[in-house]
Amino acid sequence: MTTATAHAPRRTGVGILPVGRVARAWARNLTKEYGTGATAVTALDDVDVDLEEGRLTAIMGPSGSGKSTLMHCLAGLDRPTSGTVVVGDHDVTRMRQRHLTQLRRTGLGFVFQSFNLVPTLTAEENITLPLDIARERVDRAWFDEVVEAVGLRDRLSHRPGELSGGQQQRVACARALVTRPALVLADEPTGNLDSRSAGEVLGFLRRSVDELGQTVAMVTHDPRAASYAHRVLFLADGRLADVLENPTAETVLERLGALTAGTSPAAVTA
Ligand SMILES: Nc1ncnc2c1ncn2[C@@H]1O[C@H](COP(=O)(O)OP(=O)(O)OP(=O)(O)O)[C@@H](O)[C@H]1O
Repeated sequence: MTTATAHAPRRTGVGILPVGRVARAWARNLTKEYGTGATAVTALDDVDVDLEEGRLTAIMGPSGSGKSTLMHCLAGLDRPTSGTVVVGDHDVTRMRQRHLTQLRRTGLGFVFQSFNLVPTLTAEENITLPLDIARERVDRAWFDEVVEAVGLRDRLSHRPGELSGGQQQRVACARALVTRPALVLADEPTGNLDSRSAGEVLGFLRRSVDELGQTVAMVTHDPRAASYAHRVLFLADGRLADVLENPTAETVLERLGALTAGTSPAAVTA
């Protein structure tokens, strides 16, 4: 089976990985316009990005810069106006609805700000829910590995109401990983958490990459959260404005400051 990068046109844009590094998901010439005529909004404007395999990528940028739109296009929840999105071996932009639904069930994992757990199910039942819906068998060895990494072994029989916010979000992370998806998409995963719980969740997301080999993309406004990533993509006005490797909270803050002051490198599309 060919890998995603084998299809991707190799260009030199700032969001595109150098030769030798493999993308698990990628977008090329991604443009999304909402509305028409005088009220039209270009939410994404010719964006090229690679999400590196087995790495945690943070996506940052000012409000309205296109972060959610990029996540929605990657998940096939939004159809781009033009351009291509590939996740694993699937061309999301050309998939039929039925296959997209299937991909979202088992090929993608989602973590949201608001946890989105089913209150009547135990932690274990919430974690295995994507497999139950897809009528797939639970791989007990993988389940155990994920539960161990997320530190929830002694909480599996608890319902969400009996868990702290941080524990609930760790259940949501385990649920996102249980199908071994090609890509985990996390949208402000620590937005509702105190800093200690946020640290636990981010530590787990990073471990899921380093120890379990997952590929994770995370939208965040928080430079400290972004510092857990291997690579940060900065969007501004719907364009990919900058990329930072091996970020620290300080270097992320600097780049964000430069972006809002309009002194960042010019938006790069190729
Ligand atoms: N369904 C929609 N209809 C019209 N315009 C939209 C729609 N969704 C997003 N937009 C516009 O597209 C642009 C990008 O929005 P998007 O939500 O992707 O930004 P964001 O970076 O995620 O913002 P935030 O950090 O505030 O969540 C904004 O100008 C927004 O108003």
